[in-house]
Amino acid sequence: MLWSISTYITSNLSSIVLILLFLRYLVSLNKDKRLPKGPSGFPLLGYLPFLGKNPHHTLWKLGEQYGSIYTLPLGEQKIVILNDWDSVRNALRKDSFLGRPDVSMFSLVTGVKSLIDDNHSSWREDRRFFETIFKTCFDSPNIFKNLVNELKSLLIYLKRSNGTPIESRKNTTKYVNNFFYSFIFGRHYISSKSLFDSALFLRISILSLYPSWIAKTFYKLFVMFNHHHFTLFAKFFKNEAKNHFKSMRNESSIRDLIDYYILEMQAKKTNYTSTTMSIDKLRANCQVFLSFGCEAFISSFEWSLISMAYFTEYQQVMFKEIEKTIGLQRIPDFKDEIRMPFTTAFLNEVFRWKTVLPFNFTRRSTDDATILGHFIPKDTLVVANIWAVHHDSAIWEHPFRFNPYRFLTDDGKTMIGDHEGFMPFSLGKRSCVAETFVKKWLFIYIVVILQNFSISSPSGEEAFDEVYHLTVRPKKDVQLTFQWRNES
Ligand code: HEM
Repeated sequence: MLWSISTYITSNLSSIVLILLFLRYLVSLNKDKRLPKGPSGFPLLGYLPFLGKNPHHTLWKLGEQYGSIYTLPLGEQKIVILNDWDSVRNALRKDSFLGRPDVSMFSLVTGVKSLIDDNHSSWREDRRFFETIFKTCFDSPNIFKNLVNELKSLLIYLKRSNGTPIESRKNTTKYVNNFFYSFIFGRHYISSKSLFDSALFLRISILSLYPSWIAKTFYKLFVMFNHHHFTLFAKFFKNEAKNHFKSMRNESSIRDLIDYYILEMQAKKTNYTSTTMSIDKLRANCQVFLSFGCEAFISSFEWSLISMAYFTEYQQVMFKEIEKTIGLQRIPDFKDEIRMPFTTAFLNEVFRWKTVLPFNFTRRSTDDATILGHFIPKDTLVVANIWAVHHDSAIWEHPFRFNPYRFLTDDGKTMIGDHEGFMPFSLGKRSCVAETFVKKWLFIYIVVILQNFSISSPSGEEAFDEVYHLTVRPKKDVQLTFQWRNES
């Protein structure tokens, strides 16, 4: 009797589930019909098995067959791919493409939505706050002092290498990370082993997951198995925030990002302004900055060093420009950038040539919309192939050649402002929040290194081989030689 009741319930439940699944399938079929045409793939996996090691190249090639806007099934999702400048700028600047997917690996790891994946009004509050901080933080004497201190440690290390080749990523990452940690916590991580372990793990783990565009179930399992690492980071962060609350004095003595955040929260409380700011949200944002942000910066820094080592004629032009405009002693200010067009053009060309973020983070349409006449229903996922835009021969002459002069006027003396098709930090209101911060930081590091060293490399052309691993980075650890100028 009991058995037959349970069989009855189970079979009815299964029928209901099957009907629901079928209805969902019909709805999705109807929605899919209206999407731009594109390739098909395997059930459940979609086009994932064919993406290859460099998905940005694969998606670019698909464009030859399907046009600049097409739909690609990836795992459980269908994603509209934008493959050229016209479609990308048309879509990303529209408010209807400001959404993010509901599930993201970041919030599964952090437990709280951060700037990168938040879809609600709290995003606007966070965005406003962090954008201002990233634009102005180098004006804070303590933050600038930390930047200079970490840079000096890097110079000491490079000088000690005594002109023998060193492996670039392995040896420079620590100094970049150190500044980033001191930017957030006021001190670098070497003094805190627990933070070092968990945060580093977080970084590696996110990177090894992301490129395969794996479905959410996999992320959930991953978080479950590595829960202790995230708990450790959360505990460390809470403690740091508590200490900052206790030791903070006033606006003029701001030490780091946590101070900035606490001050803003307190000001809102004093003025009875409603806010979604919280220490948990700050932690989630810092986890994203320490993982994705740091990785993106390190890859850009590394490609800049490698490019200088290989294109020595350009390195020489940069050095001459630096010598003439600020000399070899003074630490540059970002304002110097205007007087150093070649150096700026060189760094822009690195951003274009080795587009470290070949895709933007997936956007979601928050309303029915159109892109160049293609209908895009509400809740469609959209990804821009930034790499394809940066290598489009309709915009860039010989796009696979490294040529900083493409960013300068014909006489080579002035930067071309807002070059068409140049978008390493993406476009629109959801573009990279840290763009100014990254540009200032990279400019100062590169100029100071060139003031002190000439750079070369014993590695061959394979130094430019790349691998996609959240960012596009060198495939192998490249050997670089730093020759101290005062010795020569
Ligand atoms: C060279 C280094 C970097 C590059 C090329 C870069 C590029 C990008 C790109 C292409 C996006 C996607 C925007 C979109 O979805 O359309 C993005 C978003 C973002 N970036 Fe960066 N980024 C870099 C460094 C950083 C750093 C150092 C941080 C943090 C300290 C950071 C924080 C963010 C955040 C929070 C977002 C999401 C913004 C939002 O959704 O409102 N980025 N970045």
